[in-house]
Amino acid sequence: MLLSPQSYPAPLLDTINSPADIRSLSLDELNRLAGEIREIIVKTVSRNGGHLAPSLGVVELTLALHSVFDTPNDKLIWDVGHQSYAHKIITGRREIFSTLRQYKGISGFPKFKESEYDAFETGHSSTSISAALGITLAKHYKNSSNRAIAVIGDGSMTAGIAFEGLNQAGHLDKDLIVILNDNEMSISPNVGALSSFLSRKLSGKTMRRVKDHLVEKLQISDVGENILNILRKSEESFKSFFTPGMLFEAFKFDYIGPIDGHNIADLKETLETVRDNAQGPVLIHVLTQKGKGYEPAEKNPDIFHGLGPFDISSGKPHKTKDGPVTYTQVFGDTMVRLAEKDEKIVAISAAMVSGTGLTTFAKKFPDRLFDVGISEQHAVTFAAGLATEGIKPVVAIYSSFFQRAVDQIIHDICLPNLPVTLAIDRGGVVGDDGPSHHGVFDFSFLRYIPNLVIMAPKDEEELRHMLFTATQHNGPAAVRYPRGGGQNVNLSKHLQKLETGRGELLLEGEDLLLLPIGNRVYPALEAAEGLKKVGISAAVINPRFLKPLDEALICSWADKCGRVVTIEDNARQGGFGSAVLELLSRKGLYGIRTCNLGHPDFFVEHGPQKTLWKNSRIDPPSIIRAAIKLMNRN
Ligand SMILES: Cc1ncc(C[n+]2csc(CCOP(=O)(O)OP(=O)(O)O)c2C)c(N)n1
Ligand SMILES: CC(=O)[C@@H](O)[C@H](O)COP(=O)(O)O
Ligand SMILES: [Mg+2]
Repeated sequence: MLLSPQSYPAPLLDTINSPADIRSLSLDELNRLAGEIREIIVKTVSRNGGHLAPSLGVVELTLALHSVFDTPNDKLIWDVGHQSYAHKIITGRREIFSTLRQYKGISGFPKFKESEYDAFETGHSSTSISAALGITLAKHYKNSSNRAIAVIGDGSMTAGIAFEGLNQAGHLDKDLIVILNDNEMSISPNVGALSSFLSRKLSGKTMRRVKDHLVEKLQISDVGENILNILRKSEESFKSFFTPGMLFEAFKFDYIGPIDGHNIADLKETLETVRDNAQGPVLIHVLTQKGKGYEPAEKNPDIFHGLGPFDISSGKPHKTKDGPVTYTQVFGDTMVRLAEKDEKIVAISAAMVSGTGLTTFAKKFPDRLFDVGISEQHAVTFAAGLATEGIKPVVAIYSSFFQRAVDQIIHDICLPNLPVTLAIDRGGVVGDDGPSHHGVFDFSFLRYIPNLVIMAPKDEEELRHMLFTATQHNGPAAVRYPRGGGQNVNLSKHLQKLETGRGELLLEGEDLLLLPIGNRVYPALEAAEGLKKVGISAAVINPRFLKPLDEALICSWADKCGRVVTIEDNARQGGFGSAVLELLSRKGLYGIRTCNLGHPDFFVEHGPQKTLWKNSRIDPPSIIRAAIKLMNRN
């Protein structure tokens, strides 16, 4: 259902149908427009949830970019895309902005199908420079003078792929424009050497060491003597010698900045100068404030990075019914408990400490928590290195972001058979973030890797045992669990080591075997109840392990019942269902009728998880329907 557009009074914005309309506005009008846009963003996100602080931080930048450049002919690429709300509002989506992140409404990220102004689809970070470079090259071949502009945050700049893009861009020397939107924040405060370099916080000690070194080197030539004289003037002038510009100039970019990202006049002037004069790649360093213009978000940009509905006047989240504890929380609590008992356990996060539930762990064990920035590939190989020295790393990353690190999982962890635990959060559909963030491919891309043990808990209690089991396992092990609340089950006092490759029979039955995995186990039990009412007796097995499968248990019950329905919150292709089909075929159980339920072979859109489970026919009524159909098939 498409929500009806909701209008908020915005007299100036009402006159804007496309970016062409803002190009003739005065500075004063542009500033007023920024205020109206901010109000709409705050009101809409307060109702729908979304990425508030990132979008509030770039309102002026968005207006300046669309004023100066000839969009959509010039291509604007928003890295991650979570900050693109102002862009959406002024590129023809003001009327439907109220449907932001709603089922069948507009996406929270740039989408080709939504607008010709969305020049590249994003969601996962740090792709903008590579994409903009590709577009720049293509324009060059077509003899077009249009430009590509990548807008990338300081957090996203920490990923390797961003530097791979810079590296090639510097070499190709084409007219690429990169805007570095520096708010000193990733989701949490940005981390790593790059972030200190950007904010020029070179410590006094480092400064002195480098200075001494340079003084020694520079004394050997006349040119050096001149530079040395300048450096000698004061510590301050020495400091200014080391600007973030040096880094980008080493990549053969012209560096401009830093400039105030909330001053539209300065922004426009700089962008116009670059547009009209620059040759070769240019990086414009823009300083912005995350959450700008809405006090609660300015004060707590991490909380307002991405959030659910909230009350505008207090900034407090709307009260929801007390739900079950989330899998993420249970993971975080269990990590603390495991770390208390075993000092070899360390946790690794790729810029998602709070999202993965590791905040308490970070407070209790600051030396054993490594936030490596947005660098999933590095996170995995870093863990492999630790493991070679007897440390027990647990790498906690969302399923969809693990996609970045498949080679590292294969080559650096599984091939050498290293004891690293992969904590795969957000497995299955995640809801409102949509297709870029759904974790529906991990069973498929992990299952074929030798040595890797893969578990998926039916509830939050089983998650604890699986995590314990994984950290005890002498080889690589993955535990995959979903976004959101658990099953509200009691949590036992003791953690249990599960037998590798052993599933559990939850329900005996005669007609049909329901084989769900992970978060589909309880829906399958519910379906079994429903089937009972229509006279069908279904057995239910919780396999616990996707790899190794409990072959004996599955085969004996499949054989007994003669019919099997597999159910997973994963793509149907290559996942758990495929594993079961391969097993039955390998064991010569050719006569068994099967049906595999999972996500179909297209990208599942955004929407509430329940709706998406229903659409993909992995909810209890759909399982019942599939079972009845299988029963009636000859
Ligand atoms: C590959 C990948 N890893 C993690 C994320 C989760 N994520 C989304 S935004 C974000 C922080 C980005 O920081 P920055 O680029 O500085 O943008 P800001 O939110 O500060 O505007 C992170 C870690 C992601 N989208 N993609
Ligand atoms: C934009 C992005 O990638 C993250 O901010 C993501 O939206 C977080 O998702 P969760 O809400 O599931 O933590
Ligand atoms: Mg940032």
